[in-house]
Amino acid sequence: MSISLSNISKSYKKVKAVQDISFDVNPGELFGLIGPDGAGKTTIFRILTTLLIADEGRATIAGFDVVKDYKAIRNSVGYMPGRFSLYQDLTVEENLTFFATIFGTTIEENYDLIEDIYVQIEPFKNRRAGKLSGGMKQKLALSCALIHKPKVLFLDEPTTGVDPVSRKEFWEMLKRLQKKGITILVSTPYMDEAALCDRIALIQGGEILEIDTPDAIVSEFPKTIYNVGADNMYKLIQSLQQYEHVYSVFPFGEFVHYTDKRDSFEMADLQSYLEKEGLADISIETAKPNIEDAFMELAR
Ligand SMILES: Nc1ncnc2c1ncn2[C@@H]1O[C@H](COP(=O)(O)OP(=O)(O)OP(=O)(O)O)[C@@H](O)[C@H]1O
Repeated sequence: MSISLSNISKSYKKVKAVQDISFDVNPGELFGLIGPDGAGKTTIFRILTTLLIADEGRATIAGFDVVKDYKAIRNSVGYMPGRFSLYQDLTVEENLTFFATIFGTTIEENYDLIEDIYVQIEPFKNRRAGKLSGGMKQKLALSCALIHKPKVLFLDEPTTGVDPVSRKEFWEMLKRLQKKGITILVSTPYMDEAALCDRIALIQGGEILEIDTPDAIVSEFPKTIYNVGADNMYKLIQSLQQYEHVYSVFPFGEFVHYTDKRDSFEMADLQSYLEKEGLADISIETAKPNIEDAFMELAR
């Protein structure tokens, strides 16, 4: 099933949450909405899941209009909201039974779709959802969003607040669901997860900066990136920002991603400048750009 948005805008009083957004998700695609907090991702999800009406524009799921045909859409989509999707006072099993019941189905009927995920939390089926770890809550919420066998899955920041191992497992699960023919729209503020999607839309301040495959977005990065390291990170960032030829400086793990304004950049020039600034253990080497670099460049 495909998803299509054309010229969607939505404001909350004076706040323009999304502005003139258009994109299509192909049937069976794993599509990512990538952007920082407040970019407008949740607003887009709420419009597509028929919980919020856009001020302008049109959106369809498998050809069904999100306003006119909301009933048809609600039966065929699964939605895992960022927060508060579970009933904290109900047990694991009660939550799942509840979601199955409201869609007129049973856990047994669609168990094959959730089995991979649910077996991991089944030993805790009598535990209240409020007492689960972040990773377990996430698995239960995903099971609840899948229990009526949706054709399209909407996942709003499913890995926020989840440990790295569970995050990795979660993305492996998404790939398996995709192989079963489910179209997936997922949002994340984590740029490393963007690379796992078929295509991504980079979004900021309610506007789309770019839509393409992760590889294409990275390959369009216009500059050479240097990984710069030194003994004092704080001082290194300050010094790089003050360098007369600086184009951009972003901290990246234990290094700083630096780009230079000049075409004829000499590492030795930068090295001697940083030495004069009193830094030691300086290292400068070229690095491959990643989605985060591309995002920062497009957001400039
Ligand atoms: N009910 C509301 N009333 C007023 N402003 C709102 C409301 N909901 C969202 N906003 C504002 O609209 C903008 C977009 O919010 P939205 O929740 O869609 O972004 P997001 O990318 O999902 O970010 P987050 O991860 O922080 O939820 C933000 O500036 C937010 O403060």
